[in-house]
Amino acid sequence: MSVTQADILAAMSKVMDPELHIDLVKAGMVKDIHVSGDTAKLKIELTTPACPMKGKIQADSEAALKAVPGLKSFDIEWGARVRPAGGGMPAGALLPQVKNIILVGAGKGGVGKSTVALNLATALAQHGAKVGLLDADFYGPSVPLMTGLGDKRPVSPDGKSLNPLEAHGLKVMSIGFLVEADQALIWRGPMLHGALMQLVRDVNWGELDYLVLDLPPGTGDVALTLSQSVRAAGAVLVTTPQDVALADVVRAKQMFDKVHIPVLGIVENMSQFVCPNCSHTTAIFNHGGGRKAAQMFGIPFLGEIPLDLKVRESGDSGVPVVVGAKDSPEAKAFQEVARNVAGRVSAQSIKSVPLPVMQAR
Ligand SMILES: Nc1ncnc2c1ncn2[C@@H]1O[C@H](COP(=O)(O)OP(=O)(O)OP(=O)(O)O)[C@@H](O)[C@H]1O
Repeated sequence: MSVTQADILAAMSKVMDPELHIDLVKAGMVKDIHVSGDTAKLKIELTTPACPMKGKIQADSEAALKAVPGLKSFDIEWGARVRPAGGGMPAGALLPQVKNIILVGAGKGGVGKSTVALNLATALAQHGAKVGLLDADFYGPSVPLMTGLGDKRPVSPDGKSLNPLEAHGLKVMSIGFLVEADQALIWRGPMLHGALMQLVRDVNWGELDYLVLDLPPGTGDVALTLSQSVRAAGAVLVTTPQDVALADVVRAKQMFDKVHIPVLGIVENMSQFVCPNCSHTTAIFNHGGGRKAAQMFGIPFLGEIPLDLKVRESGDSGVPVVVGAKDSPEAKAFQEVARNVAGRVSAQSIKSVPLPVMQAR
């Protein structure tokens, strides 16, 4: 009995993407099926190179193909193509080459929003995605220090636009490259709007799979401006575990709801302290509040980042912990958050984009 392309498609249509809750054929992920006698070749194109479910999808695909009667061997080529979230269009007319904008916000300052934004962006780039990081934290831009770009200044090739700087595989732009630290503090309303739009619009980002945007804490001004000008894939909310910080998360969630930006999930930062000498765990700021808040809102919990000296030191030294100590538990926690965020962004894109489904010939 010879195997047909339809047999392969039928087998693959039984494999579910556990994150997207849709089978691989309907998700348009199965490509280029070639059958020759009792062997088959095909391509599976994941929706992000940082796919959190890659291992499971691989195992399930192989099991499904092994069950095809008459198929003796197969070869799967694995690839990834990030899709734009929201209506099948990239991040709006303003940024036609940017597929997904991910906002990183927090209800209050100092919870580690910039640290999460930088490590999230870097971890996505480590997976092979094209990533930009835009530091729009007008009231305390920390990305210049945290990326090691410090006093460097972006150049303009034409007197109108700016080239982003580059660090750790990221394209980077920060309000901190452009104005003195205390200058932006007084901006409100139209001035803030103008500066933000310049940062978004007048930077030569080129093609990006993800633009991670570090928002100022608490304020609705920037989120409002953004929601009116670009279409974000969603927002990641960063919190520390204790109740005071969580009350701010509730406010932040309400703010994003108001401006119709979907919240992708919650990250709990400074989660627990694990003593490097005796491995004893201390919940300095309590533990588990982020997960509780996620449950309360019915949104995903994206992961928890331990409180650790390495994270602080890496921020000060300009080398993110996912680069400088990539096998540490803290780096692994950030990598998990990045995979979960990429998974949620893919889920947004699958929700809104008509899928190119392969048909058997
Ligand atoms: N998990 C962690 N363990 C140890 N230190 C951390 C951790 N996360 C962040 N920090 C440190 O806490 C400080 C504040 O972090 P960060 O600047 O990322 O916070 P933020 O929420 O962006 O602050 P701001 O409100 O000023 O923008 C930094 O010194 C950073 O290195």
